[in-house]
Amino acid sequence: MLATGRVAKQKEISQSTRRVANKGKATVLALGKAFPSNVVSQENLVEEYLREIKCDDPSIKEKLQHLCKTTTVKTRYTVMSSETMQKYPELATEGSPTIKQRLEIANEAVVQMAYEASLACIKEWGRTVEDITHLVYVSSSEFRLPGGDLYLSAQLGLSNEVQRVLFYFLGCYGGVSGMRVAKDIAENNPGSRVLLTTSETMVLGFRPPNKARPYDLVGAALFGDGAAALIIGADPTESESPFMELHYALQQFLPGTHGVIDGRLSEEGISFKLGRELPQKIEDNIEEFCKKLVAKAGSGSLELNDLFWARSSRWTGHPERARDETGAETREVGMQQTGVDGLWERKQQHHLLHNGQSKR
Ligand SMILES: CC(C)(COP(=O)(O)OP(=O)(O)OC[C@H]1O[C@@H](n2cnc3c(N)ncnc32)[C@H](O)[C@@H]1OP(=O)(O)O)[C@@H](O)C(=O)NCCC(=O)NCCSC(=O)/C=C/c1ccc(O)cc1
Repeated sequence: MLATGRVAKQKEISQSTRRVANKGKATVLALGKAFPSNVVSQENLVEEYLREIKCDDPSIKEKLQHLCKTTTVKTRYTVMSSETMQKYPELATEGSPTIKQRLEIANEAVVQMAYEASLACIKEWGRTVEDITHLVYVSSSEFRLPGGDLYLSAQLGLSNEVQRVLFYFLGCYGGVSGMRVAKDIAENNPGSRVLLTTSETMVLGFRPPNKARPYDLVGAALFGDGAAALIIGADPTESESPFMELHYALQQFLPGTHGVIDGRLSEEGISFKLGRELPQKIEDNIEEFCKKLVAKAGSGSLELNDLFWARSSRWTGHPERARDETGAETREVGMQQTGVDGLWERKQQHHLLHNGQSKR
């Protein structure tokens, strides 16, 4: 629905008021996504998860039910299914050394989702795989050498000279780091077209709930599996339809907070500790950070409510300014309509701000 709507709008716009992309600036040229086939409705999740994991503690059930309701997530897609549990019953046993089994499941599933998301993205882009010059591959759910970047390149039939970057184990900041690096590649290599793919499954972190680890329930209530892909490039050709410009990327760490999210790899898989104080730390710092970002973007007309982590130049409904090669403002480009995609982005932004995890 989303892709179809966007493509239709792109065609409509390119026939009338095609926006002039800023010269040399990275733009998003296409998007794709993919999910595993197992769909879990949030309403049934508690019963199914606790049954599979053989937990009948009423206080855990009650807390998980509460968390599942308040996350506002409706459905989730998971690689893990009842068939997986039948094949690998040891995954439900606390402390059992199962990293080998988990990687056996995850490595294959992660590349499969990355492949499907990339194919959807390339189809929307409309050019051929030979035109992809760089690949940025992001996952915290797969570990092997060679990495998923090579498996994906071979499966997609990319050139064997494609320039690859592999990001393993960045956790939740993997996707945005991938975008930042893809932007730099696109802007520093004229004519390049970067495929960015991120793919995750929670198979490595799946484990029975334990009262000593209440944060596990937050993960069980929030996290799902899936993949996303983008094509990023500067100076779009006539056949390409850019719909976002990656204007500026900023990163900042908060001193003394490195224990707030704690991820560890062990014989049992990955364990994530999500600090109770995490939402408050984000709330205390996000406004100042966003103000810095807006100031760096250098446009006095931008307000915080116009953006969060990305700004859609096509769908915001705000006048855009075009720039000539020296960066000087030249003229106002016609105002674009606010469409379904813009609203969807705004909803995503709202959800990211409030829950730290995007909603599907
Ligand atoms: C929507 C939540 C989950 C629930 O909100 P609520 O309904 O207002 O409920 P409470 O916050 O009051 O919490 C309900 C209960 O859960 C408990 N709880 C609540 N968070 C906690 C807690 N982190 N510890 C331990 N008890 C808690 C809380 O203490 C309370 O317990 P109790 O007083 O006994 O009823 C809200 O707490 C919330 O948004 N929390 C922050 C979410 C969060 O940490 N997001 C994850 C960021 S990290 C990330 O996204 C990683 C991505 C990733 C990417 C790739 C990978 O491969 C792997 C990972």
